[in-house]
Amino acid sequence: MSAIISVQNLNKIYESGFQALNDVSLDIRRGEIFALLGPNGAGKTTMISIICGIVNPSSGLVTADGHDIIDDFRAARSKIGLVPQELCTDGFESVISTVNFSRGLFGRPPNKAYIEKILRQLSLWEKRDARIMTLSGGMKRRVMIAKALSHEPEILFLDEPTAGVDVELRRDMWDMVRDLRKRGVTIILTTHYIEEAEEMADRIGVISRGKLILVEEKDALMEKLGQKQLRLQLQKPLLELPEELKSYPLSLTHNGLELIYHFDTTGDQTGIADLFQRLNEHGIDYKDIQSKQRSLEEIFVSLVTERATPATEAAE
Ligand SMILES: Nc1ncnc2c1ncn2[C@@H]1O[C@H](COP(=O)(O)OP(=O)(O)OP(=O)(O)O)[C@@H](O)[C@H]1O
Repeated sequence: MSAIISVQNLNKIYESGFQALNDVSLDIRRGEIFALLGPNGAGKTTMISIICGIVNPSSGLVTADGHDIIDDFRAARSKIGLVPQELCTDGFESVISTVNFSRGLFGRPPNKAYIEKILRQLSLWEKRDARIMTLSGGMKRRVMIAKALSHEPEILFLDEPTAGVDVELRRDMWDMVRDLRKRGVTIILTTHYIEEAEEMADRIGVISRGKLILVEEKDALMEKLGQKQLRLQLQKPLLELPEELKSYPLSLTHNGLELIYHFDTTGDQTGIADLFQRLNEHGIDYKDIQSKQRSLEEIFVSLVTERATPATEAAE
């Protein structure tokens, strides 16, 4: 699949001397949903802001649909819709006039039918004449999306699209994002809700301290890093693991009532049969067994914490 956004060796050093992006290279494929994950301050917004022409890069090359974001700024920017983290609209304006105005900013001629379509899709049509200040937080967020889509962009950036919204609206937004993707829009989202990435993304990128540390298909990532856990509820509490079992990937919960065995489904053998045999030999009885896949959240936390080891810090 061809790249709709190409980022090559991107660096950003702010005036303060702080390096927010460190040699980031990334291709976003046409038509995909790409989730950019990273802890606070990792550089996600900086990267989006550079691609959208809001922040200047210190070095590197970025193109959007083949247009250089600096030399060919207008053409590049016209391909992109941005829903920023903060709600920024004029509260006194009506929904429809603010969305029409956004379209005009991109030099697009008015298109009543298109604007009606997006307002309907976002359940804003009934509210089209309402002043934005009178809308709920969730509705205001929808207005931000309508503004970002007003000029018919092929690429949509969603910076923390569901921060602070309720569960119902979050589900609605997920449906809407999938729907946009079906119609060929490429979507790049940043999120702190790993569940959101797990639910929606085709690919995941993880950024930590300005470096892109991983880019993977979500399913492959889940498969590769998604170790499974086997949890055994014991009949009687166990004070300590028997010596022979200490070398096994086993842990015991505080109350001694649960044994957790970590295993890798991609390996030739899981070792479960052997484990059961050993438990039997040691007279450790269990009354229930559950198996659980490691979630993307757990994978993400371990990736980012591995990066934050003292050795890494010392190197920076
Ligand atoms: N204008 C600026 N001048 C100096 N430093 C900045 C500026 N803007 C951002 N930074 C710093 O760059 C780093 C990356 O910030 P950025 O907003 O890109 O992170 P983020 O990954 O989007 O974080 P969050 O998840 O909190 O939104 C942070 O340490 C931030 O303090």
